[in-house]
Amino acid sequence: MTSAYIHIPFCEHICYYCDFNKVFIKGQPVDEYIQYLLEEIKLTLQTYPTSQTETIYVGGGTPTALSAQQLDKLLGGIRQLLPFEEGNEFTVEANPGDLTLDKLQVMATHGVNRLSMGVQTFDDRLLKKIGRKHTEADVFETMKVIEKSPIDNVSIDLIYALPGQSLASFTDTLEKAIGLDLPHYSLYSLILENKTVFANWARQGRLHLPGEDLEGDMFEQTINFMEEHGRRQYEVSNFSLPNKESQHNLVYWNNDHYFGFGAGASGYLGHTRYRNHGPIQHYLTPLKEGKLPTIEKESLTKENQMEEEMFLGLRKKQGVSKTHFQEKFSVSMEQVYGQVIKDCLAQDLLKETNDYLSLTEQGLIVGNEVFQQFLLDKKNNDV
Ligand SMILES: C[S@@+](CC[C@H](N)C(=O)[O-])C[C@H]1O[C@@H](n2cnc3c(N)ncnc32)[C@H](O)[C@@H]1O
Ligand SMILES: C[S@@+](CC[C@H](N)C(=O)[O-])C[C@H]1O[C@@H](n2cnc3c(N)ncnc32)[C@H](O)[C@@H]1O
Ligand code: SF4
Repeated sequence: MTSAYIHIPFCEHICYYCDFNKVFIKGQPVDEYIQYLLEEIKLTLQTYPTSQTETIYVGGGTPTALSAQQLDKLLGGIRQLLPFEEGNEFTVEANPGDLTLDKLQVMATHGVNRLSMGVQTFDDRLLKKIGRKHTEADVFETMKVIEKSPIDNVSIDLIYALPGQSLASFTDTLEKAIGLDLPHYSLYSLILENKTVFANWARQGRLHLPGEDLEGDMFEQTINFMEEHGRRQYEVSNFSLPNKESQHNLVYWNNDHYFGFGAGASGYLGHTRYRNHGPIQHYLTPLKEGKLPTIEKESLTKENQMEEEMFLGLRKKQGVSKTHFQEKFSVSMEQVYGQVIKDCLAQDLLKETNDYLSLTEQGLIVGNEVFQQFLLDKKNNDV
């Protein structure tokens, strides 16, 4: 089974920290984009037919920057083209402030049953500083509108370690977030990305980020706070009530297959990872000639696939199943990674529980260092 990610690269404003594929919406060929996005889906399905789409995720950019009419065309088209069982997870990303009841109704009509909202922080001063256009009050207003709609599976994204953010300000954000009593929360630490306003400020010495210690404290506080409030950490940055884990994101961490539709979207089909052209015109041109807008294709070797199974799977609290590994690759995890696992167990970075290998609390904190050890050096491994 295959999932589908669909990218809408338009935003009402550009945040100072964001490096995702997006452009300011004004003057952009939005209707044409929707038309050719649906063409891309049609063309792709001719080559890679699928009998069922496990999950659908419409992200961005800002999908809710589209009008209700444009959303109707997009979501209606998606449902017409992709075989999808009503009730499976169908997420749309939303920005507080531009989610109206008519847009929500359009979404619900087409089977959307989950919203992921970018709140980032509840501190108005910080919101302004990071280039957001909404306020704390807008978040509560938007929540009231959502309550009037049939969609009740809502998640919010928060970012911590923001410039000038104190632990007290972050605690206040956590309390306000949990006050909304949502089934799912994503908490990301700020990543300083190249080519953003923040990167520019950093070069000029004008960006004052919390140090590593404070960032570590915020991560630890997040985990404790969320667990105390019944939101289990099921992945490094994600917390949910039981059975409310994001099924779409689990597809990524389980190293399963997905289509990537839209400008800059990536997909994983068969043994191939691919990515589409990012700039809108580069994406549209091949489609206008009846061709797919793929820019990059990488065929993964068995070693690559095993590495990814480990990097991605270890992000999950549950970890990676040894039986599944053996079934998928016809070789045991011990045969491939015996020494690395032994070393990490001895350093208390990994633990074994029945069939699963997972990060310990300490391993979670230094996650990337652990993941790197699972890179296969062909000279030393004979698989
Ligand atoms: C690409 S945005 C799309 C959703 C929507 N446009 C929004 O802003 O809410 C998805 C999420 O990525 C996270 N994000 C974006 N840039 C980030 C960065 N530099 N560091 C950490 N998280 C980031 C934010 O939490 C954001 O909500
Ligand atoms: C940072 S995550 C936020 C997920 C959210 N917290 C949730 O629980 O649903 C989502 C962002 O990652 C990016 N993204 C996800 N899947 C993608 C794909 N297949 N291709 C390109 N970008 C993708 C998009 O920019 C999207 O806005
Ligand atoms: S964070 Fe969201 S709204 Fe802000 S620029 Fe990125 S995609 Fe657009």
